[in-house]
Amino acid sequence: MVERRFPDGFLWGTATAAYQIEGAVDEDGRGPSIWDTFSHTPGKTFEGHTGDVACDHYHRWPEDVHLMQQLGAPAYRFSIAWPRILPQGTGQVNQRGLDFYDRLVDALLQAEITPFVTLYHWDLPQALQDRGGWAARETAEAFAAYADVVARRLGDRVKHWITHNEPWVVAFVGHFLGVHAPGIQDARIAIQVSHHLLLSHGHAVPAIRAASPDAQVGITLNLSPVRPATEAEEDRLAAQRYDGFLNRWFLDPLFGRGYPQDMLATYGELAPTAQTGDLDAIAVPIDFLGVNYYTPAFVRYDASVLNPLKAILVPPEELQAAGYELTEMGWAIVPDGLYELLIRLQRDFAPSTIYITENGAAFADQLEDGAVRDPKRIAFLHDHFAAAHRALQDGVPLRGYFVWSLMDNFEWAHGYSKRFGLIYIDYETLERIPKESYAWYSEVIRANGLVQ
Ligand SMILES: OC[C@H]1NNC[C@@H](O)[C@@H]1O
Ligand SMILES: [Ca+2]
Repeated sequence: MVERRFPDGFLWGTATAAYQIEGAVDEDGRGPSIWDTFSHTPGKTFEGHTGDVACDHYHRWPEDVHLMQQLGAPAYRFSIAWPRILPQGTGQVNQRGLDFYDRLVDALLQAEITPFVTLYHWDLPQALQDRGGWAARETAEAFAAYADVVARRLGDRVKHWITHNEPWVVAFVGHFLGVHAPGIQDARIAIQVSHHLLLSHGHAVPAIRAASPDAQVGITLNLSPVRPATEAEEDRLAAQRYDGFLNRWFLDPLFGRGYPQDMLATYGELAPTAQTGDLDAIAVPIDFLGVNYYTPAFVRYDASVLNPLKAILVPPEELQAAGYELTEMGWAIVPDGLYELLIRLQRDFAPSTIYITENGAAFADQLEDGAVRDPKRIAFLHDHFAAAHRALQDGVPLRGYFVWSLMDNFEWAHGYSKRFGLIYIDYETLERIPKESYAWYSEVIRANGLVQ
């Protein structure tokens, strides 16, 4: 019998993103994205992997929808490739790009699957990067125009819209660490990019609402509870700064409080250039907050002058030595971190609705005798679902949970070497092989809860 039942109508789902699964990068008028450029740049991705073919979802999407239907998940989160819609980023609309998503949406609705559409999941048209990319304010306007085009075509059937996926990753991994496209390493640019991403969100929301009646519009942030490595004052203060860097820098302006003062002070002359009205635009009310949770941030003080934050993450090997189990990404498995995060969000920001728009794990999945046994993923999901259930019982307005990911896919700089899927992809044949966790998740959805 079901011990931990979720509310009726709870939206169980799976999540993917265009560049990670579609392939067909030069088909039907698609223009190049910054991830085409980046992945084809020697040394940037694991063994030079690219998204040229990926899971070939662009051609195999009917089979993938069928697999979703068999799973029984009532929702599916996917992203739209801006370069398929506007190959030059602005101007000429590519109808064949819109047609692809139009057919996909119709198939999902036919399968009684609710589509959640992410408008930006990192594949900026290269033509816009050539004109400054997210470091240029004009790109924020281009994003709103792109959102308008898509919402006009799909807004009668798509009623759940996510403007951005993980703006922190786009800004800081793409423009400060340089490990993601466009591969820039500049703190000032990264901080300015974060402002333009938020601004583009603020301008896109009204455009979506105008074109998609009674739509629910939100944004997805990668958020983590931040834990000091020790109770030492310097570590606790470092953790506070890191919380500002990762979480509050985005949450505060989105929830109408402007940028956090402590972070503006920490950034000093690296602080972003904003114009009058920007913060009001960014604070446009949203219908839900999308939360991507994977692991907490364990932080210690760092004195190096190169680091304005003076805070660093505790490395994975130390976490492992401290007894944490890690995923293949080197991320500590801490289900309680999800509960802690949701309770904090409810306490400090009180979003009207929260969706977990991503949670999942990469493990060293092996195909043996045509099957993939992934007990670690089942345990991971079970424990995180249980944490979400506890948060629900404590009043968190959680309305859905999307497992990352439906299928193994292109894990950015790691290429295809990290497998997050409920479905195994044989990249030689592109065959889809449901893992044991797929059947287990199907049971959870059917029972709408955890049976033990
Ligand atoms: O690293 C796993 C996932 N994290 N959030 C963004 C997705 O694109 C990643 O694959
Ligand atoms: Ca082309």
